[in-house]
Amino acid sequence: MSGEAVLVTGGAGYIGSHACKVLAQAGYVPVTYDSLITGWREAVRFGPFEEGCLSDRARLDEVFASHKPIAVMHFAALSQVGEAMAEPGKYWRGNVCASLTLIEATIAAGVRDFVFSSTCATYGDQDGVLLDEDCAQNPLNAYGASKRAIEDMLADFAASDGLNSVIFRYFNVAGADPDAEVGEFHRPETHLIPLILDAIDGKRDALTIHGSDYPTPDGTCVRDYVHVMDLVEAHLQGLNWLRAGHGPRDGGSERFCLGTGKGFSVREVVAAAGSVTNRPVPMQEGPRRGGDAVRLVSGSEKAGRVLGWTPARSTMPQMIQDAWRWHQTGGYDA
Ligand SMILES: NC(=O)c1ccc[n+]([C@@H]2O[C@H](COP(=O)([O-])OP(=O)(O)OC[C@H]3O[C@@H](n4cnc5c(N)ncnc54)[C@H](O)[C@@H]3O)[C@@H](O)[C@H]2O)c1
Ligand SMILES: O=c1ccn([C@@H]2O[C@H](COP(=O)(O)OP(=O)(O)O[C@H]3O[C@H](CO)[C@H](O)[C@H](O)[C@H]3O)[C@@H](O)[C@H]2O)c(=O)[nH]1
Repeated sequence: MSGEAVLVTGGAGYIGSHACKVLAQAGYVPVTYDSLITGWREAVRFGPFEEGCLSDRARLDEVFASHKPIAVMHFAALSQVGEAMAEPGKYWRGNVCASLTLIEATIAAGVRDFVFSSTCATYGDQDGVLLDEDCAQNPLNAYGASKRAIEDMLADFAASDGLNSVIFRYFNVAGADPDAEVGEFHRPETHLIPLILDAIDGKRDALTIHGSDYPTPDGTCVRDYVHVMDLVEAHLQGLNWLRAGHGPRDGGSERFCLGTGKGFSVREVVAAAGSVTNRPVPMQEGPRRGGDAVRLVSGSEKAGRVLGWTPARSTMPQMIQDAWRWHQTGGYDA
């Protein structure tokens, strides 16, 4: 492998593994740094693997010294809303304190370009507005709060140490690599589309709809879904934009929302999955899940305008089709 190295934290997870694939296709060497707390060794297929935790500064220093990455893509995080409601300390320690250690190690290694996974969960409920980079951030749970805190941290280190960052606030990520080499595989799974697919093929009894009395047209929550391949393409464009000197230089952070601007209710996603797979979806209605916002939909054109990003694969049937193809491989413990 002869390209320039990019340190990919969380490269053994869902989104990070897809990012490694596009980085490798673009000629970079994606070096996965991951503790495997929620990730999979088998997902690391496109570059070297370095096992380690973000909070282990000595291990990070060793990995920076041996691979000499030109940039960091930081995906590693805990990201379950329910768990964050029950155990907020885990999120402040595992996301905020651990990211501080990573950022300090990055700066000490002389690396200045940093791409960060943030989330629309930083916005909280905003009463039906389409969300963009200028909207206020009022997270409803410790997961969203931890991501907002890391965004603030990046701005502080931009001012003090000249760190240049691109912050992507993702809406709901879905789908899988169309070649099904990697895909979404969480244990336990909490995300809607893989849970629907589990219900369709009998891996669970039924999908439970978390709340059907929300103030939306059909009573269920609305989300904006973006294909994981489109999402990681934006990361590559963001990295190249930073490296070409078009982004912040000598310290700054630029934020981008990554969504399509189209909202789907839980019932609409269930119906689309039934029609793409041509199978019935066993389901039942249950109570609301704590920490859920009613509606999260992007109203931003900035990633398209500034980075030239076009979410070409992000239609609901395509996302479900690609997720279904991956699902049928059985995932990493098949
Ligand atoms: N999936 C979504 O819809 C979504 C939406 C918005 C933002 N995000 C963000 O995208 C990123 C990736 O999410 P994902 O769905 O791929 O999650 P994931 O759980 O599949 O991947 C996270 C990876 O990070 C690793 N990790 C976690 N803590 C670590 C630590 N302290 N040290 C080293 N490795 C650690 C895990 O082992 C795992 O491989 C996260 O930052 C998440 O908050 C995800
Ligand atoms: O069994 C389920 C699972 C989910 N849902 C509903 O489906 C929608 C989507 O839920 P997900 O758990 O798939 O995703 P979230 O909207 O909770 O996503 C949140 O967590 C993600 C990371 O896990 C991202 O960070 C994202 O930005 C953040 O809003 C929500 O209304 C949820 O209540 C159900 O009805 N039943």
